[in-house]
Amino acid sequence: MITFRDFTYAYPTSEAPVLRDISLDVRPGRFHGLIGASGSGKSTLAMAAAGFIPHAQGGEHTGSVTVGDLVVADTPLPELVTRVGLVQQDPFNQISGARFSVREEIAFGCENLGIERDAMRERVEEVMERLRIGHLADRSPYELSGGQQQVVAVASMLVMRPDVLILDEPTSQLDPGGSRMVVEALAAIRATGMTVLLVEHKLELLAEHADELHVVADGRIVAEGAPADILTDPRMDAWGIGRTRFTVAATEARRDGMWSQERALPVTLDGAADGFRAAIKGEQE
Ligand SMILES: Nc1ncnc2c1ncn2[C@@H]1O[C@H](COP(=O)(O)OP(=O)(O)OP(=O)(O)O)[C@@H](O)[C@H]1O
Repeated sequence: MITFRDFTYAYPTSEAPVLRDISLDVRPGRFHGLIGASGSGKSTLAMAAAGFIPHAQGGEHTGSVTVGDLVVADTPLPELVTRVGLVQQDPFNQISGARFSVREEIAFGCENLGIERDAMRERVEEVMERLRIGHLADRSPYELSGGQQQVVAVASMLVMRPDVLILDEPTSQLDPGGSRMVVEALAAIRATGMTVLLVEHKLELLAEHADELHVVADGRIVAEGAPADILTDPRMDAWGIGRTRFTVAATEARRDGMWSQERALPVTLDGAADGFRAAIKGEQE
């Protein structure tokens, strides 16, 4: 679906490339997570996948990024938005400023695509229902909470029916309540089988939802695989990423002889609960 091949990129003001030899496959129907230390290149990669790089940012690149049969560098942004939707960190900055209600705000992208009125209304209602924001339809986008605004930003992308939805740390500027709203929206999107690429520091969120993780370190993809394998990889600290609370707790328990060497370290609450249950049962026997 999205394919990077030997993609190297430098911003106009960069002294050295910030992405190097990236080869990556975002596959249909899969939920991909992108992790890495701050400044490793995740947002740059997300922008390259959505075409903001090179179209909006300029810079120098070698190698290629393709979305389906389109070569990103050769495809104008207005054509790419129907294939790849990008939701960024700051919900406020994503409001168009051109529309007075949430319903109109969500329709805005479709209007620009010239979609016929009835079809557009249908799409807007459908996406509001799927993300459970129908009750916000007549409110001003500016009156909403950060979490609500971010879900509206997601809806504004989904309404254009892209093949892939990319989200760059969509909860990083939200309070816990706002984050929960966005996470619920993500779960609803995942349930539809949509292809997703999520840039995220919250490892537990990825452990719960992602099919596959890609680790970025110093502009390169240094590891890829299932969340259970990547999030317990001994190199996680060296990559500057850290671990889930569940992995940390089980690692300490293992040091104290309470978590068996044979049992894999957990990355989810269920995995941790199972392991600790087994350990307690073992003690009682
Ligand atoms: N517009 C820009 N011009 C020049 N350099 C940039 C630009 N944006 C980012 N960079 C640099 O590119 C590198 C990668 O940045 P990027 O924002 O992609 O990292 P990141 O992994 O998303 O970080 P974070 O987790 O903090 O968001 C960093 O060294 C950053 O300073």
